[in-house]
Amino acid sequence: MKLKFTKMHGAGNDFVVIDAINQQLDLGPEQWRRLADRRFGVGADQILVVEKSGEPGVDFRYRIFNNDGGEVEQCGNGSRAFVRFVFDKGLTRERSIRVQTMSGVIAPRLEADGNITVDMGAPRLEPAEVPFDSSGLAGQAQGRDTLWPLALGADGEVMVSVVSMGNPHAVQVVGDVDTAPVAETGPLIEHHPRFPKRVNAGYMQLVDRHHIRLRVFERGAGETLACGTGSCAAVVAGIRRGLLESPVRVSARGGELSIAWAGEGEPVYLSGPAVTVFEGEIEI
Ligand SMILES: N[C@@H](CCC[C@H](N)C(=O)O)C(=O)O
Repeated sequence: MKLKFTKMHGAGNDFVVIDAINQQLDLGPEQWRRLADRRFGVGADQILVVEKSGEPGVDFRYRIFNNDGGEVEQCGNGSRAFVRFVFDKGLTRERSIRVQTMSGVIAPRLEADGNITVDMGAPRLEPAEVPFDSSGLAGQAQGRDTLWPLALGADGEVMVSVVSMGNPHAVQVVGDVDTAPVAETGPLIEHHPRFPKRVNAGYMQLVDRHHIRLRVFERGAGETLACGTGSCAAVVAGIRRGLLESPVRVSARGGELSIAWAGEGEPVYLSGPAVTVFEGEIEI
């Protein structure tokens, strides 16, 4: 079958976006993988699928597939691309929409300056909600957060905060993101047995109380140039640890994001760009 798609990115985190309202889709993990493959397909960190929502008061349903073909709960940068896509394609005239994801409803808003702000919902902070198996571990309190030791075999031990933004994150503070061992320890953290659903591994460098530099080794995609939910998780962890104050500028390798969080029980707001790169059609 021939499939129409749009290639987009948000701060360098790149997507293939597919309108499943106006074309029929019946694809499996092998086809998602091929679409996302940078040599045999279009190439993307994630595939985003736009569907109608069946829920009252919710405009669309948003499905997310990682580069490895696995379906996942949430994608922050993708949610900005999503609202840009549905607005530009005339699928809605609303600049503020409500979108059903696997992990709940998010509310993105297209601003007058073209930037997009997304209400990502409140973070979930109990280890079991991430999910993270903390049984038998001695956590170390820092501010309102708990740091958990993760044994990485020959690569030693790292202390991480665990946060769910609908999807799982393990965040550590490093002295310098440029020299952080992301390629070496990222896969070990992603597949660590204490995370039964695997995890996105964040490495954050504190610049000042309102600015961090961040790299994320994403579950199912490897290191990406930016991660929206990873940015939310890092800022939530930093604020809870008493290291950061809202709002926080996040410098990723692919661009800048901004995160605001008023604290426990409150939603996290993610702002940043979403850009269309090209349109195409592929035999799949
Ligand atoms: N790039 C994303 C996150 C995509 C999903 C993630 N790899 C996972 O498996 O949870 C973002 O911008 O949030």
